[in-house]
This record gives sequence, C-alpha cells and structure tokens, in this order.
Amino acid sequence: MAEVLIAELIQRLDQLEADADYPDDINGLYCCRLALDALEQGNYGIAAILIDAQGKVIAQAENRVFSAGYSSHAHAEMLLIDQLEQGLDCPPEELTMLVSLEPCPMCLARLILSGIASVRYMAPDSYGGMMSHAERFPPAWKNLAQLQNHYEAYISSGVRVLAADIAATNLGLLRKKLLSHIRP
Ligand SMILES: Nc1ccnc(=O)[nH]1
Repeated sequence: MAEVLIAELIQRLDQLEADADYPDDINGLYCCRLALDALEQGNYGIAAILIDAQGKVIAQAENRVFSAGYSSHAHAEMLLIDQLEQGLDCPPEELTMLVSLEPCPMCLARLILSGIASVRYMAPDSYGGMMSHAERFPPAWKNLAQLQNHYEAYISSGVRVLAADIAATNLGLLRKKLLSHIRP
C-alpha cells in the first residue's frame, strides 16, 4: 500500500517541470526528491537544503527520526543546522534554508539561533508548523526571530502540493512508530 503511494509520488515528481516564473521551483523539486528518499527509508517525508548567496546548494539533509532507533531531534532542519555549526565554508548570514514543510516549534527555536539569513518553507503545516506563528514565541525568542526572514517559498502550486503530499504520506504509520517510543 505505502509502496504504491510512494511509486505514485515518484511518478508525479518525474512528470513535474520547474516553472521559470517561480525562482524556488528547481530547488523545490530537488527538496521533494530528498523528501521522497526520507519517506522510502521509513522517516517523515521532509527534507531541507542550504543555498548560498550565488544560489548554489551547499548542504542538504533529510528527516532521520526513525533511521537509528528513534532520534526525536533528527528533523531535516536540525541536521542541516548541525552541519552548519560543525563547519560549512559559508557564513550563516549569507545562507537561505529551503525546507519542504513548515518548521515545527523545536526547529524554529534552533533556526532563530542559527544566524541563517532566510528560511523559506514549501508546504504550510497548519497542524504542527510554528513558523507562521513565530509571534507567539516568548519575547526573547520573538525578538531574535525578527532578525531572520521567514517566507513561503516561491514555488508553483504543483510543487507545493507535491511537497505537502510527500510530508502527509504514511502519517498514520509514523504516528504509531512515534507513540511506540514515547508511550511504549
Ligand atoms: N518541518 C519539519 C517537520 C517535521 N520533521 C521535519 O524534519 N521537518
């Protein structure tokens, strides 16, 4: 069942073409490919990339929450910030993160502290996303959040819907896996 769904998503991705009117479409399609890889490996279908001032992708990460037992922190954004802090050859203030799903509260907190100039998310997440509610963070965090640009990505609707669908695939199964770790 899940495999059929994943095969359909791969087919949709292969048929989508970047629309030149939307500057994030090419990178957005790349993020969808990484997100599909995360999904195929039994994780949440979410991925993120870091883009430098010249538009070059300098790092990438996929959700890895269930890759080694259970790693609650292993969201795509967190793993990418780890790479940055361990030493990427680019100052954070020159970087943009593109992420396939709106960041959650945990990731938003860390993004705010990362120094990354801009964060663009592809699919909004009305159930778990925090980036569109950053004004509800405590004052110190809210103030720091104002130093970072938060946007929805400049992508065509086909790419946005695909990113949302990849993130929504296998959610029932993944929720069960999560609960088996936090309420065994
Ligand atoms: N935005 C995200 C939500 C959940 N998991 C992730 O890796 N990313």
